[in-house]
Amino acid sequence: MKYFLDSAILDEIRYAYENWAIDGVTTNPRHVMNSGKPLTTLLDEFASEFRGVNNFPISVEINPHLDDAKTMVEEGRKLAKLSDNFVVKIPCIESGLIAAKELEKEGIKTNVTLVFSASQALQPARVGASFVSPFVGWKENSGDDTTQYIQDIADIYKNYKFDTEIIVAALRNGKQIVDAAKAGADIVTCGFDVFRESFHHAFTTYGLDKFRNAWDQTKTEE
Ligand SMILES: O=C(CO)[C@@H](O)[C@H](O)[C@H](O)[C@H](O)COP(=O)(O)O
Repeated sequence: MKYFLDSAILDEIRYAYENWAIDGVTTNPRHVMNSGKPLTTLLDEFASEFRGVNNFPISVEINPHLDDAKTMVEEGRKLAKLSDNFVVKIPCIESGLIAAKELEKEGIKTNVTLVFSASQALQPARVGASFVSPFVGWKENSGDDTTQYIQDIADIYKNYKFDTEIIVAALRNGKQIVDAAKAGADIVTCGFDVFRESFHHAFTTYGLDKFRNAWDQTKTEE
């Protein structure tokens, strides 16, 4: 399973790329706002940082106010021209799905986001979107099922041999990463702290402490 960093903070992305071997990045308008930089500046920075790096998709969301397919396609084409790494992120609404179909036909990769059900996940795959992003955290907050629906999407994609890769999004902890892996997700996208915490366990720290003590008290040759 691939790991994408869900962030628009270049220092975090650089760190995670160099040290954690992340496979890509997803951004959204909230991440862009939190970066404190204008979108155009960020796009220039991302494009130059990852120029020449192959197979490193960076999803960039189109203006969320757009709701007609033609304008979405125009904006998607502009984004795609800026970098070979950019993937056009489009909301899972009817016009977004029409735009995704057109962009993919032109060879521009899309990521259909804000997906909350298996029925919603079918159409992005049918129209050939490169990625689909079903959310977990928000659904779980409202008490909805999350593991079964990711499993269902993975099963349906297998049944029909869809090539669309499943990016499980809005994950809050290591358990949700494991659930996504068990369900057969292709990718999880997580914030910096969620990944970092998922690498740790209190018993590892406890055990390391014990082993360090033992190491220090072991007899050395006279
Ligand atoms: O859709 C994708 C990935 O394609 C994500 O960037 C997605 O927008 C984010 O994971 C969520 O918006 C994050 O939500 P939250 O954890 O900040 O509540």
